[in-house]
Amino acid sequence: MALLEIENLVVEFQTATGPFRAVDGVSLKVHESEVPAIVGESGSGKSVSMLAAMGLLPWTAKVTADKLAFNGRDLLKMSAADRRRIVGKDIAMIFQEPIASLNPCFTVGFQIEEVLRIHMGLDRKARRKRAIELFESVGIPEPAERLGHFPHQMSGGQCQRVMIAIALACNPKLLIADEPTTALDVTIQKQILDLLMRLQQEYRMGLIMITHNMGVVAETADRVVVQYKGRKIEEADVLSLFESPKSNYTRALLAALPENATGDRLPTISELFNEQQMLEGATR
Ligand SMILES: Nc1ncnc2c1ncn2[C@@H]1O[C@H](COP(=O)(O)OP(=O)(O)OP(=O)(O)O)[C@@H](O)[C@H]1O
Repeated sequence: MALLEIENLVVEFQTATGPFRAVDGVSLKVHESEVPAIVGESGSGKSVSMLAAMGLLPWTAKVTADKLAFNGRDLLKMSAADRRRIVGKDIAMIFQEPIASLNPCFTVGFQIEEVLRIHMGLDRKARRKRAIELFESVGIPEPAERLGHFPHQMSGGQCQRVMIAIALACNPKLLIADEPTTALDVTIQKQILDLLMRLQQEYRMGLIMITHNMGVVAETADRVVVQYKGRKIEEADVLSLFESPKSNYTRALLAALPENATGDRLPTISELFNEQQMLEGATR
């Protein structure tokens, strides 16, 4: 059975100028231990589709789907309380801006222990012990001391490690990483990606990598879903996608990689194909 099953997901926002369709018929299946990547340029609906699956969109979003299930359980039909039991425990998410994702008013220790209290029901002593173990497993030095620090006392890379530790606190079956390295400097990016991949194998988690960076895709994912303007236009295993992309849009994304540069400057996606041509070869 698939961990996450999404069929024909549509998300529409009510805006001042009328409804805006941010996700238009996206389908995705993720099994245990799989690492699919969702790629596409900014605004292609990558984050919104995953936030919809988590039930984390604001009330202005209208979410419909033929199927939206986790471990065979229908997420759309279950009560909000049941869904909260799954989200944050069996499905966890980490975001692009680690410092902004943490609450500046509480120590990082308090924030990880809250998750352990609410979802795992651990007492104070057990919470502290588990928090130290989790900080150790994500490579935070002097973990016991670090628990007393506030987010602003830590670097961006360390805050992302804290976010990862919080996400792992309840042994999730599925982790959604939304551009987890974009806000970090290059040397730290590689460390965080290596950490995520090590933990994915250790915990045998499904890991959805949301990214616009094809380099991150090549290093982490086994399968790729390409999104353009809210639509899935191609899905393939990583090698096939890099070797023989089907849609013009995927070709344009790959042509924009620095290592594929042939002239003095890289082409922009819209220079290569117009909007109609972009969808040629697209499969849904
Ligand atoms: N609350 C909202 N109200 C209205 N429109 C929204 C809302 N949230 C997102 N959108 C719009 O939905 C579209 C998809 O956004 P989304 O954040 O999923 O893109 P993305 O592919 O993840 O891009 P990025 O890589 O920049 O995060 C965008 O046009 C965005 O402006």
